[in-house]
Amino acid sequence: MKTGILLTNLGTPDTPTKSALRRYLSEFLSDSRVVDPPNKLIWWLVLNVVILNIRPKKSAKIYAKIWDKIGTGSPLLSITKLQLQGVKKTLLKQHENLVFEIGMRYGNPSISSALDKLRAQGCEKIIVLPLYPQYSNTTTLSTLDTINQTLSSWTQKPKIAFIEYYYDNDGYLQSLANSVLEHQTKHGKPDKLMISFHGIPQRYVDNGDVYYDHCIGTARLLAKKLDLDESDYLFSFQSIFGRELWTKPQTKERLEALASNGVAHIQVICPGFSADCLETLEEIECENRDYFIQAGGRQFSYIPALNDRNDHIKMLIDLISIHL
Ligand SMILES: C=CC1=C(C)c2cc3[nH]c(cc4nc(cc5[nH]c(cc1n2)c(C)c5CCC(=O)O)C(CCC(=O)O)=C4C)c(C)c3C=C
Ligand SMILES: [Fe+2]
Ligand SMILES: [Fe+2]
Repeated sequence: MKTGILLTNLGTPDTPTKSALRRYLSEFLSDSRVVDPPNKLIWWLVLNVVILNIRPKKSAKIYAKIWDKIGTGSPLLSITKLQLQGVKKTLLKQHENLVFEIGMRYGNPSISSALDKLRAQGCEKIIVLPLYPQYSNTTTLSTLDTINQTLSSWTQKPKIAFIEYYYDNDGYLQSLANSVLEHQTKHGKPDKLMISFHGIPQRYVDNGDVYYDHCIGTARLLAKKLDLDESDYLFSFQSIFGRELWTKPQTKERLEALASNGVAHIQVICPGFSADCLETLEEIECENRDYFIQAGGRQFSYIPALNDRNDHIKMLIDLISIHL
């Protein structure tokens, strides 16, 4: 019997161009787990008449800045490939009959194409690891939706093991702590460590999305591992989209307030991103650095995502192995 290992992530445009961004954003922003509008018809009009005529050009320019920065093409896809290679190299030494694929929720390679490849290789069981440490309906559940949608047309269903989250996993927290300490041996200790997560609309949290609790859980557990006092670190949300109220506090506002209050040296870590991507390499390393420095801050550095660090690959293997 063959078992498939499927690593999934959010996905990325095929190229940093207006037309590719239009396709990617159209798929992304039509997902009702991501944008759950009070009025679907109005949202369809806003998306198709306004957003998809403005944002693709703007986003393409920002993607172009980070394209080829890590490997070739989109950093998110390049890093996910490295993560798969790392997991595959070790697991193939320990187990026979394993096959491996990557599936992206939006764009390519799609989750359904990855599942089809696993089926073609004769997998009777598939272990799905969405590379989102913190569970959210907008990301994790949306991934599960796509898997169920694909399987609904299959006549023979494989057994599915779906790893929902690992925000409190000790190996994950230890890898984050190791990455902070390694960064600090090179760049020194900051006045404050900022722990920043991608935001979601506050309404989703009010309606029961556990994402906020998972983020604060990771932040507190990481602070504990690093032996930090409450005053040594901050917790915030970045990547706000649209006009609705999103989870607070906002990374940008916190950085500006800190700089105005005389905090000179900041380090930022984004534990919700298992791989560096647009939201870390551009939004944090460029945009938010500028907000901090322009508000009077002196030293700003971004602590890279866990990417294909050995300790990260090992903890991913441990997570998968529970289901083997
Ligand atoms: C519109 C609402 C959005 C929600 C809700 C949302 C949640 C969410 N996203 C991530 C991870 C990533 N998001 C990325 C890019 C990105 N996110 C949104 C919007 C929402 N995200 C947009 C429109 C974009 C595209 C870029 C842009 O035009 O601004 C990425 C980067 C992908 C890449 O190719 O590098 C990641 C990763 C999480 C974890 C999350 C909720 C928990
Ligand atoms: Fe996002
Ligand atoms: Fe962003």
